[in-house]
Amino acid sequence: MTALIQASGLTILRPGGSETVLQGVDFQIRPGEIVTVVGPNGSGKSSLVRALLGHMPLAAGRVERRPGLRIGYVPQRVQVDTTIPMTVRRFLSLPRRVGDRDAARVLARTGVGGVEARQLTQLSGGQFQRVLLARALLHDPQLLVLDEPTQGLDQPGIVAFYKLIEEVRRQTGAAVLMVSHDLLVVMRASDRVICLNGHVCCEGTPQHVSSAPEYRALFGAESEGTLALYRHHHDHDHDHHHHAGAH
Ligand SMILES: Nc1ncnc2c1ncn2[C@@H]1O[C@H](COP(=O)(O)OP(=O)(O)OP(=O)(O)O)[C@@H](O)[C@H]1O
Repeated sequence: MTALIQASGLTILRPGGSETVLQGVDFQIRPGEIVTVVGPNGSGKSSLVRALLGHMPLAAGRVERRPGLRIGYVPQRVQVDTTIPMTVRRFLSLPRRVGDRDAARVLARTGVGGVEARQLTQLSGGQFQRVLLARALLHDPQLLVLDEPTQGLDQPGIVAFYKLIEEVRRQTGAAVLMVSHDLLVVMRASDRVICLNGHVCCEGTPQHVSSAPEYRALFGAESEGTLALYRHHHDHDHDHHHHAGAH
């Protein structure tokens, strides 16, 4: 199996109901790829990610993960109990203890070196996201899974975060699976985009998807702007190489 995760014919029902959340979804991610899942609210993006991780029962279809696959996961919502003091250093050792050197290494890699002694509650939104990413990198994952990692960040923070993701991929060779609403920036950082709306509407290179009629039908006027901006950036930015997807 060359893919890290391969899924076919995934069908997922709403928990406790009979409505389908996802219907007949095929998916795969290969080593070193950056794949982004976009789609409107409620289109099943988080459900797909949770099914790929094995956290969600399937009504039909199957998911195969490469045996022994190491995954670093940043979930959509991370609850931090603000009533319990918790330093960054302690947080990195949950649930598994890590050494000081490893903790320092991942914090430096995600651009927040030296914050070990800080309380989680004293970090800015951007710093907290970087600490979450650092924690996901601790055990040398072959695949990083990030569910809306830039929620709550401002535009410069979002751009900086995606630059960091590309850098992490370059340094570690890890594949990255992201869920996002930040269509423009995410597209620039992705090798392949999957547009979801209960099923796969379209997929392929960012440029292919942003000009696909299915994508435009879903995102309407916003997609026009996205495409124009994407082309603009693409024309003037030749240090990003978008590999052609399999489709
Ligand atoms: N625990 C749950 N109980 C009931 N319905 C759920 C549950 N989790 C998800 N759903 C439903 O499943 C559908 C897909 O949800 P999902 O979170 O996968 O979508 P999403 O694309 O990630 O949405 P968003 O962009 O808003 O995060 C939605 O209609 C949602 O209401």
